Amino acid sequence: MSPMLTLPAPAKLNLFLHITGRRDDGYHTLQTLFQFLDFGDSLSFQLDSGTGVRLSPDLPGFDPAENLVVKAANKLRSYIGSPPTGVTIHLDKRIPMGGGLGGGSSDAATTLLALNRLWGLDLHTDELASVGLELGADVPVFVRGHAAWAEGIGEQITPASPVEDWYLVLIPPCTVNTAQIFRHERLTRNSKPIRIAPAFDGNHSDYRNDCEALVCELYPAVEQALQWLRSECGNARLTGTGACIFSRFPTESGALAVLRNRPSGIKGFVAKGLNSSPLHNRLTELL
Ligand SMILES: C[C@](O)(CO)[C@H](O)COP(=O)(O)OP(=O)(O)OC[C@H]1O[C@@H](n2ccc(N)nc2=O)[C@H](O)[C@@H]1O
Ligand SMILES: Nc1ncnc2c1ncn2[C@@H]1O[C@H](COP(=O)(O)OP(=O)(O)OP(=O)(O)O)[C@@H](O)[C@H]1O
Repeated sequence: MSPMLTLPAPAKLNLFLHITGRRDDGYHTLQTLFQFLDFGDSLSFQLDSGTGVRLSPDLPGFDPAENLVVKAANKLRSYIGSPPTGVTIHLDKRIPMGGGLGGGSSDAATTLLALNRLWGLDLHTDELASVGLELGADVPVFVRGHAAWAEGIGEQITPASPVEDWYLVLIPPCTVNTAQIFRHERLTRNSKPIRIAPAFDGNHSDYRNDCEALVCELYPAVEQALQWLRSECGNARLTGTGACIFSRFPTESGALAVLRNRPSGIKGFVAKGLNSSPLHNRLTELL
């Protein structure tokens, strides 16, 4: 048996998200600032003598073939032509699905980097990012592993260093379908492009999430949670297309105090913002 490699797949926040247009292929141009969280999934990889990709456990109500972990492994197998071995993958899922925290995209990126290492492929990060982009707009930022400004459809990435504050993340009891939000006629798509400033961290009322108004209209649970969080601490924002919302704090204890006070029926957690991905830190330690 080959040794098992266990790696993190961190969640992300969109500290803001402006939608600046829509391309002919339906994808939207946007400007966003990504930061990782010290909270996420964990994946274990073990090479085996077979040829296929096996994933456990099954996610309830979800077709395993549609899991981005399996899709990422298969995409890499076809990219390199002849996979050297089979692989068995265990996914410890903690990031809520459909929450705007990028869990599926992060799982896919961790899979690409793990198999690049285990199969001894030595593919460059640029190559892995372009393989990842075919799986989802958010995958490249997880492959590159640094907090970043993203433009284009999310694939044009510039490293950024926002303040590594603490975040309270609330998980309203609903899941939001990203494609439904992007295709909705009432989504606003006309934010004026802003200039990237290296020191900027999105912590300003001029910056917002353009999906927020529509998501609140379609998902009252998100609107209620946002209203509550704003009444408690002023700042609160949607991440991605939701459903999760977050608020930033200079200290962990400040965030935990608000978490303890949350309305019943809403889950949540407190995590630190990270500009360097724990996945990349772990891979460097293992070198
Ligand atoms: C909103 C963000 O979460 C911001 O981080 C991402 O841009 C969404 O990334 P994602 O979940 O990886 O999304 P994808 O799986 O690539 O796309 C899901 C669906 O969202 C729409 N979509 C996504 C990204 C984008 N820039 N424009 C779009 O219109 C497309 O209809 C697509 O079919
Ligand atoms: N391993 C996985 N973990 C989570 N979702 C997955 C996974 N594999 C496939 N998916 C599918 O991908 C969709 C998007 O997953 P992901 O967690 O990346 O997005 P999200 O949390 O909605 O964030 P965003 O709004 O930023 O796209 C899920 O709703 C689910 O249908």
